[in-house]
Amino acid sequence: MRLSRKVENAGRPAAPIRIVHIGLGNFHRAHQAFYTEHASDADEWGIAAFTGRSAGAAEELAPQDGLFTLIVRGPEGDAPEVISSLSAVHAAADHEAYLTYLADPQVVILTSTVTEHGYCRGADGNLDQDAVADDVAALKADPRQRVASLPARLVAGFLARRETLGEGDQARFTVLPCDNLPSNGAVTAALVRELAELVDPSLVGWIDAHVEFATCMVDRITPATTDEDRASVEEQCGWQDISPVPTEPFTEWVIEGDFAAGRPDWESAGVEIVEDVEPFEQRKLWLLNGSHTLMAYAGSVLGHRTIDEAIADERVRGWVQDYWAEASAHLSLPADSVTAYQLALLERYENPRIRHLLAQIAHDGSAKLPIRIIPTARAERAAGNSAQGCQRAIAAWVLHLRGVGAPVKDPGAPLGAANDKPLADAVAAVVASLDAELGADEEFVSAVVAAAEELETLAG
Ligand SMILES: NC(=O)c1ccc[n+]([C@@H]2O[C@H](COP(=O)([O-])OP(=O)(O)OC[C@H]3O[C@@H](n4cnc5c(N)ncnc54)[C@H](O)[C@@H]3O)[C@@H](O)[C@H]2O)c1
Ligand SMILES: O=P(O)(O)OC[C@@H](O)[C@@H](O)[C@H](O)[C@H](O)CO
Repeated sequence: MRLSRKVENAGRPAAPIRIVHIGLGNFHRAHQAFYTEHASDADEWGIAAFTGRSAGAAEELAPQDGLFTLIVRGPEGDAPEVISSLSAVHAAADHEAYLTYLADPQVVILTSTVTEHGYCRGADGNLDQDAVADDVAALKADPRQRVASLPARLVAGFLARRETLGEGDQARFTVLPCDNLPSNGAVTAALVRELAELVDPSLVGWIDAHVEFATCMVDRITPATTDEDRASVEEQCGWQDISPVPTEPFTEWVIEGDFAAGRPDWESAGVEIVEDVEPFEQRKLWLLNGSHTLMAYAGSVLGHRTIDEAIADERVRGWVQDYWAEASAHLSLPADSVTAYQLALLERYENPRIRHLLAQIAHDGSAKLPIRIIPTARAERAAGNSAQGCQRAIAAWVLHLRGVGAPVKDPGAPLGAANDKPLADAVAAVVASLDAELGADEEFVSAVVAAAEELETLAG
């Protein structure tokens, strides 16, 4: 029997749609959909979730009425639960449905998980205008034409909302990006304003008056689904679910935002609403995501395939700890809380039942290193330190770009800089492409070359 709302004791009736989500991947379902499911007012807050690009996830979930099994996977065993908060699922191509939701005064929040690349931010931090050129042309020709990028989908939605709801409180709306990007709200706001300026400058003032861009730190390690996960749901729950989501027991969501148009009672599900999210964001991005990035490249050079395998290797664990010592020195949180966070991370990484593939984490390094590793490298150099932990992460990335370890899946990868030249020259070119100041720091570059040479001798 296939999981659906008709299966007895599996899920609640669909709640009215008041949230739209873009990027129907595993993380959204383990995190924002989970918190909305557990909010005290869950019956009032349904989500209409759209895929980021291809229709796959919507096609899998539609026959299940949006229901899926979240497999909360602790070291000792699984705790499966049905999540019912997706009231509707749509392919990205269902753009008319998206515009209809955005023009509905009951719909007041849009969340997104489209990866770091999905925001179309160029290396200079501004909108990558080449990446959105087709979308801009389409919106200028017809504001209801289908567009692909997240910033353009937001602008299209706001044009539709303004057209239907005009000015005033009924048009108020909150965007809450949930990707691993520092200051994700402010960054998205700037990109959307830039795109609106290109399409219809009069929309910028409307956005400023009606749309809030909240910022948040999100955390829950959520790997991709495997056939074993599907089989284990059938065995443990008795229903067929072709799209279950495995995740870890730990979960955290810290949000900075006013939500003038309303939001679910997420605090009742464990969400923290704070005045300033930045310290939480830096702690998570630098310690968790930074060490993930280090392990994805350096661990796979040694022949490891998953985080739990990598962290069990004393060499990798030592590299992670070197890197943590550097990153932690630049966090503003109390030292004992940072130490406790590191210990908790080690336990999470050691969970042998979360098979988090290094190859998955290795995707899109060109968008990740600049926000996960480079801030610490720069701060350490400014403090007169060597930044050895960061050097190792960068060195391992250069090897990855040269075909060692996990395969490259990264449209922004500086493959030209990294290849067809001796290792030392490749390191210099890649470091310069990451950060001009570090690229001009000869001592730093020589140390990265030495780290890359050492790692190369260890390649498994
Ligand atoms: N998986 C995790 O452990 C985790 C934890 C915290 C945060 N996140 C954030 O969530 C994001 C997605 O992770 P996931 O596990 O859901 O991955 P996933 O592969 O399951 O889903 C990725 C989603 O992003 C969409 N997407 C990818 N590139 C896009 C683009 N250029 N434009 C529009 N949509 C695009 C895809 O269509 C899909 O819906 C991560 O990149 C990260 O920023 C993930
Ligand atoms: O999801 P990405 O690709 O941004 O990064 C890979 C991992 O570092 C990330 O997914 C972590 O598991 C996650 O951020 C934990 O909350």
